[in-house]
Amino acid sequence: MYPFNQAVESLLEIAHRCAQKGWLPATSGNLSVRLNGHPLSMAITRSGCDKACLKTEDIIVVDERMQVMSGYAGKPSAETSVHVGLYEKFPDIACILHVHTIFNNLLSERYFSISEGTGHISFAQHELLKALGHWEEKASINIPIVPNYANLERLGQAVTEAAYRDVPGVLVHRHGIYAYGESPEAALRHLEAFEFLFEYHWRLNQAASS
Ligand SMILES: CSC[C@@H](O)[C@@H](O)C(=O)COP(=O)(O)O
Ligand SMILES: [Zn+2]
Repeated sequence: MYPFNQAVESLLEIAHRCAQKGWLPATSGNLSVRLNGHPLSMAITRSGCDKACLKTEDIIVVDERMQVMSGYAGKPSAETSVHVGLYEKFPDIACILHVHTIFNNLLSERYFSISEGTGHISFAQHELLKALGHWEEKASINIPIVPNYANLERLGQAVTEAAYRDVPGVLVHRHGIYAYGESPEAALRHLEAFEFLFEYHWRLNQAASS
């Protein structure tokens, strides 16, 4: 649970850091911080704004029905349903970060079966799994990949159903990743670890096949 001013400060800092890495191209991405648990409210980015130069006025507050709360104006992220679903499923998470990157898109393509409408990518025994909370000796994780439904209610349901609490991210086919954590710092750490693993995996496979 975070006060609005602190949520804004974290979101601006995270957006700046992600933008420097090229993870928020062409106004893509949406970011949120939970303000309250019961009833749910969150600070979330405005739909369509350029998150690469996110400003305080681009962050608005919505409730669990995705209604903008009084005192705030504008249209919340088109993908607010995904944020609502994840916050409701995992009461202890406080931040959700959605970005579109080249490597998360490449792997969402490589490990998704269009005919089956599902997929996952596995990582095992890699040091950076510790940044995702997996300190065990022979750690392994599966990151789920869901279809990129045009119906955003359905997308929200698909991401929420596929999400595990101990693997803090879900890929969306040819779209991007939703990463989450118990604080803004944890969500960013998870996002950076996922993106490191994706790039590493892609480059390793490229090197092996050349
Ligand atoms: C501009 S393409 C990306 C959008 O379609 C969407 O996937 C996205 O990430 C941003 O949507 P937004 O409504 O601004 O939160
Ligand atoms: Zn998106």
